[in-house]
Amino acid sequence: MKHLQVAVGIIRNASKEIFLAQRSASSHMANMWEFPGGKIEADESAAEALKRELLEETGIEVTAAEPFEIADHTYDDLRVTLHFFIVEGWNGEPYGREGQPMRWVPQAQLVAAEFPPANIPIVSRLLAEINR
Ligand SMILES: Nc1nc2c([nH]c(=O)n2[C@@H]2O[C@H](COP(=O)(O)OP(=O)(O)OP(=O)(O)O)[C@@H](O)[C@H]2O)c(=O)[nH]1
Ligand SMILES: [Mg+2]
Repeated sequence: MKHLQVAVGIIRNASKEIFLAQRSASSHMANMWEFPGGKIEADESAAEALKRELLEETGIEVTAAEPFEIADHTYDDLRVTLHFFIVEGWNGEPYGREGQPMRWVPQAQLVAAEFPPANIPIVSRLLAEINR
């Protein structure tokens, strides 16, 4: 089975809102909401891939990112290892640079069912941490 290593950015502003983007209708996990990110290339670290993908997909230059969790998930025909980072420093203002719909959501109001199944434990952790 194909196995992808993926770098993912949980972009969080000072108001504890998180930037979400909608996956395209033609992609894996079509139309679901996601944290921006993408595949780690062979010559990259997870942090390097995060910087490249967030620039490509949201237009920001990441200046501060902390590893949050590494999550493994197997879909029907695809295995993914997701390297999640909390991103709290950047230059620019994130937007859907590839034309994808986007929105800011208060961390306490994230809805796990809007995300690909691999994200459910991460969304649960984000909800638990903000409600502590
Ligand atoms: N970016 C991102 N990908 C996720 C998340 N959760 C999750 O299961 N994935 C899966 O991770 C895989 C790779 O992510 P991606 O499609 O963003 O990769 P990419 O930007 O390099 O795609 P590309 O091939 O269109 O350039 C996809 O199968 C996607 O469904 C998430 O929160 N964010
Ligand atoms: Mg992507």
